[in-house]
Amino acid sequence: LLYRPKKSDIELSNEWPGPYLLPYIGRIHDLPINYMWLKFKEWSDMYGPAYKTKMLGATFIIVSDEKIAEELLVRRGKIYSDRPEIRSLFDPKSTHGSMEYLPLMGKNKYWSRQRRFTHSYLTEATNNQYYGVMYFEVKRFLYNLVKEPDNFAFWLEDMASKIMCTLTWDDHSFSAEYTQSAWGLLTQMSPAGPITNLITPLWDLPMCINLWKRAERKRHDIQQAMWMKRLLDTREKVAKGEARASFTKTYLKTEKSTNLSGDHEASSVIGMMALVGIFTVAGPLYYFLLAMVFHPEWHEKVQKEVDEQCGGKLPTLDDYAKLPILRACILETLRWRPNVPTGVAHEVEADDFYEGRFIAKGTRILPLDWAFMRNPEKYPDPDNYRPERYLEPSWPTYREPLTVYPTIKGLSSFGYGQRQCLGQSLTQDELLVACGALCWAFTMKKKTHPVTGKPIDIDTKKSNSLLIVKPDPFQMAFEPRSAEKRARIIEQWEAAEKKDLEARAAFLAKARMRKFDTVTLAAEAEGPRAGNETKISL
Ligand code: HEM
Repeated sequence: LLYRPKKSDIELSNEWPGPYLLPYIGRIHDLPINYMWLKFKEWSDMYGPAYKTKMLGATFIIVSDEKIAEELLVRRGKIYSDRPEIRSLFDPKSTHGSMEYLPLMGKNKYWSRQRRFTHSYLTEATNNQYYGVMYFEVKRFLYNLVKEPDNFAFWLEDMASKIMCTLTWDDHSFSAEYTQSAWGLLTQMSPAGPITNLITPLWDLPMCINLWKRAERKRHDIQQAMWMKRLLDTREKVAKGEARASFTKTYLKTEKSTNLSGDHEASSVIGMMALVGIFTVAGPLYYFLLAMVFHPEWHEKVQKEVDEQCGGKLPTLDDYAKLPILRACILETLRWRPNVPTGVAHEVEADDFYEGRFIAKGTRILPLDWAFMRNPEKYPDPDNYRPERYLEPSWPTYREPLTVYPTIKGLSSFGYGQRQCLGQSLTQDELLVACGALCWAFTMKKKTHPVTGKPIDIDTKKSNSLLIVKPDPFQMAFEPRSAEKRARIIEQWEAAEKKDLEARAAFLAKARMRKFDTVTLAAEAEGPRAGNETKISL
């Protein structure tokens, strides 16, 4: 913590603007739990691009100007990269060595080694195009949409979950359960989750009357047991030579040379890697569906681009450079309906000053993504879906070459500095493959009411208010673009599934053969023993 505020800054010291604050409770009484980001934005329109507010003793600086966020969270990152304590989790910052939730950890040694670990595993996966897992799961997704379109929300989340479960454990059979587990943690850590995150003193009630703590103990223990079981099962498979490639297998093969402290930490960091990749990607996918339904002109443009550029096939990551319209529509989806609209808070580790205003150690800096995305100078006509802002030189966000831009990487939604999101490439790649495939396969539109014959309306502004948001349940239609397309969706999934099953069976047979050979060779080397025939159990 060598950072020192400039003397001139200290001398200029004056008060922060912000809403009137009541003693202790600050401004909790009129901050709505739902759509909290809208209230924060309303205040930023009144009090300016950086203002102070308080909630039950915690001080917040709400930042709605990207330049200020960069100055504090990037350039002064050395003292602005800690995390606030989330009340309704046990040791969320890992101050006491729990080592469980990387994104929530304080700036300590566990965070530092787990961040490096996660970064290296995700980069390796990106460099290997996720070992084909995304292509495989996207084919299943399209197939499920043909067979059971009304259940699209489940299929969408399940695709995101299956991709992460396969990458992590080479086992997608428990993807639905894992989605639930991710939802449990997301709810628990969100201000709109348990009341103990807002009325924090309730968390300290004695255990015998503390329903919240007891519920969290149960949730926590189930999740931990699940992570541990995955690790132990994979270890057993590795020992038998029966584990195919996965993050967990890679870890187990190298565990002696890592600086993780053992099974508890390893199973947690690996489990979290899988968990954070579900709702973060599912959110923008939902909103992409809505964007296409409400903007058929862009839907058609993407369909045309995919048809022309991908030779009639499903888009792959190799097609990236040829698909600027698809990328513009994805990026604009993230801007139009940001899925972490409040942003993620950083906590300040030492007293500081910004433009003469004092920032005390322990202050939480909230980079309000909703406000960044509604900045009319950077994003003219901010409330509307306008992908052309990345494709036409007259817009401030236009950037060349179009083989590289638009890209979602570096978007303010991914946070700042030392805590910046580690899943940017994975998100970009999964959205490109999945959104491209959806446009290749379907015309997406509003559903028609079976009785009135009128289109069923959707309110795209309605969502939950958790830290990572998704739209409220809605109905829509997925119409295969032709009978031929429909047949291809079915064929390509059936072929992919057959190939996968065969590959798994062949791998297992080979593994067992290897084991057979090893045991036979060992037995032969020892020579026959009287009364003891070599028994090999397969
Ligand atoms: C649209 C998709 C996503 C968005 C908007 C998003 C957003 C964020 C944000 C705002 C943060 C906190 C940054 C900060 O504190 O400044 C974060 C952290 C993180 N994200 Fe993402 N994320 C997304 C997808 C993913 C995916 C797919 C993964 C991995 C599979 C991932 C892994 C992480 C990790 C590990 C951290 C913790 C970094 C740390 O605390 O050092 N994210 N993300």
